[in-house]
Amino acid sequence: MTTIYLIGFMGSGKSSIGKKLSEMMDVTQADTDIFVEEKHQMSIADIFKNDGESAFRTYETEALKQITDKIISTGGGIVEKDVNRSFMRKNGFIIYLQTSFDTIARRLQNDQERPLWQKNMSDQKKMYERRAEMYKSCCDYIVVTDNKSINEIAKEIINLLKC
Ligand SMILES: Nc1ncnc2c1ncn2[C@@H]1O[C@H](COP(=O)(O)OP(=O)(O)OP(=O)(O)O)[C@@H](O)[C@H]1O
Ligand SMILES: O=C(O)C1=C[C@@H](O)[C@@H](O)[C@H](O)C1
Ligand SMILES: [Mg+2]
Repeated sequence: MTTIYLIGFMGSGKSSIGKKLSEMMDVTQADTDIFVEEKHQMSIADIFKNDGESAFRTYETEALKQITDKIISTGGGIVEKDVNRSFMRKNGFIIYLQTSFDTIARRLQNDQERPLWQKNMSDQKKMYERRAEMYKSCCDYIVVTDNKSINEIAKEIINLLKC
């Protein structure tokens, strides 16, 4: 089985759906965010505070190269670097979990863990729109997640992979 990369904005469900797919398909799954946190022994919020976003992006690229699992839940900003987009295109099948801004805002309304979500709504929206183009431009397939459960989305992906 080819490696599956899940990409999409913060809160689109990459981590949740990655875990669900791993259970349903009985294959291994990893999360670049968890890999970075474990390797650097710090939460993402602390990495942003202590080392800065640019260092975090370097750690994230290293994670992408080192992970060997079959399903990879990426961080929402993985597409910010050309080198990450090319790496994923070369090494696997990329699924973009596309979620409307309103749904994201609802899902993350009480979030305290994502440093880049702790901004004002207008900055969040601008980042959402800029990144939407990046996700679209590098993915192999788009799965819309609004109004679908994690279970339904995982099933949809499994059916897609059978084709
Ligand atoms: N389809 C869904 N329906 C309802 N809630 C969802 C759905 N997908 C994700 N969520 C919820 O949204 C929140 C964020 O999900 P998750 O952590 O999987 O997103 P993510 O894409 O991995 O975000 P990040 O890029 O920040 O890592 C969680 O509380 C999760 O339970
Ligand atoms: O969208 C982003 O840039 C981020 C998303 C999260 O997955 C984490 O990788 C981190 O909070 C940054
Ligand atoms: Mg995640």
